[in-house]
Amino acid sequence: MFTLPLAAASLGVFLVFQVILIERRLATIPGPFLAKFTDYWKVYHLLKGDYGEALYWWHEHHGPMIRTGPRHISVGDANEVSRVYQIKPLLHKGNMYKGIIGWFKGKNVAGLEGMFDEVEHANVKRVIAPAFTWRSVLNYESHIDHSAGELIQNLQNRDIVDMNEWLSYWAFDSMNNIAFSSDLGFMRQATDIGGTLSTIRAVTSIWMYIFAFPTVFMWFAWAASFVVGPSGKLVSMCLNHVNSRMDSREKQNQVTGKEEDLLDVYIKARQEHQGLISHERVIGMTFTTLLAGADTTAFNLSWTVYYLLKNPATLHQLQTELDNALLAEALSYPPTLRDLSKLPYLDAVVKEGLRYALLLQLNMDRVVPNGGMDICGHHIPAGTTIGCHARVIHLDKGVYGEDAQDFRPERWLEASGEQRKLMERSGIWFGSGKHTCIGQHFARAKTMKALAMMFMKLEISDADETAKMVSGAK
Ligand code: HEM
Repeated sequence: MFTLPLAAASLGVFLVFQVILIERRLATIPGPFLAKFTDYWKVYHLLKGDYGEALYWWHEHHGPMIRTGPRHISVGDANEVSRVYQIKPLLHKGNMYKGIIGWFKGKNVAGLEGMFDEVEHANVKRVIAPAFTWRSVLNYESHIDHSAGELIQNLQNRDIVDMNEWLSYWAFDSMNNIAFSSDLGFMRQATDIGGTLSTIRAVTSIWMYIFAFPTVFMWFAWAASFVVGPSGKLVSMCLNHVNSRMDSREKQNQVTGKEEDLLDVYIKARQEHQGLISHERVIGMTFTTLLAGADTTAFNLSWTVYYLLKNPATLHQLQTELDNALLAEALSYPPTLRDLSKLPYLDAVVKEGLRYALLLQLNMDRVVPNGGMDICGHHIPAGTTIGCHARVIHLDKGVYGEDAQDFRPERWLEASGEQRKLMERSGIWFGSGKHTCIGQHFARAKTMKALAMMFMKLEISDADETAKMVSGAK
């Protein structure tokens, strides 16, 4: 007779058999010895702050597949990026994303990046995506001009500036303008309003802890959301804007025909899809748009300016392109996005900045679906977490050339059409696949505009040539 102990024993044997099978499949993949049994190697390097460098070393010496934990594989072949982030069948987001879910009284109210339900994510993204196309970005050009103009004016009035700080002021004001048609006044007041940036930096400094122990942080944040309400200048500004705008739209019982800013887009989406987008979700999406859109753009532009200053020939080439375009009346001041899009060297500088800045310090993890999949000649069993790391992919010599370790925008101009497509397709600066950055056209537009206006109007040089930024490719 089939008894309970027998059933339990059979299940036990089955599970042990599965573990042995998976272990045998993953055992052929090289990696640190500890990674066979525990995630400690990864956690150790994440907390030490050199995970990207350590992983790059392993890939350089041991090939495109590295085992970083018992069920974690890092994929280092740029040609495989589109498969790791493929949509059919979809590879779901890995555990690491649990740490960035936004909670409100125990409810997940995160924006797209913190949504775990892939169907809900797809539906919400489909509804709001039209507001993020390049064509839509052109409608926000006056907002973008306004903030970039304010940045240039402020830089013009100062001899020595902390560029990182000013680019953060600019990025937050600019993102606020796009989201709410108004800003907090970082640049007007030349200060970190309400300690917003220092709070964000404090969170960023524990980022690696969050990603090292995502499940612990998720439960902690979930529990805290019952006792701690939304706080901080940025959050309260967000709440005020959303609540008062929603009230007035509801009183008018209408949505504007033409959206004025991203908040209008989100409110319209809620009114048209009540079951899909809750009031709290509108707040969550607005807040995370500010977070996802401001700091990333500031980080990327800071690195691009830094590399330009460290490579005077490249800077000279960019300045010559801008000067010649002005002389030929192909540019005005402020330059339009349409005119800037016709400048090949500027385009190459922006792309090289994205490739080289290495914003993401972790693998973007995905889980292998039922049936498993073949990657780089290995069969990876279902349930294994795989992911690509920006440092490994963006410095891949096979795709970006033998000098992939150097900041050299010319690579984008010299590449053949096919090669250029491969370089673009392999890059994960904006992610890849279903979760690709929705704000990438805003990021490109803002970066192009600020970069061009800076070097059209200002003579910028290094105040301290010995000073070095840390992280990044070099
Ligand atoms: C240079 C600037 C930027 C960089 C380098 C960047 C990078 C990224 C990356 C790598 C991802 C994918 C993350 C993953 O799959 O784990 C992402 C997602 C996202 N980004 Fe950006 N981003 C930038 C600017 C922006 C801007 C300006 C906005 C908003 C206007 C924005 C909003 C988002 C959102 C909402 C997601 C989640 C998308 C999804 O899950 O479907 N980002 N970004």
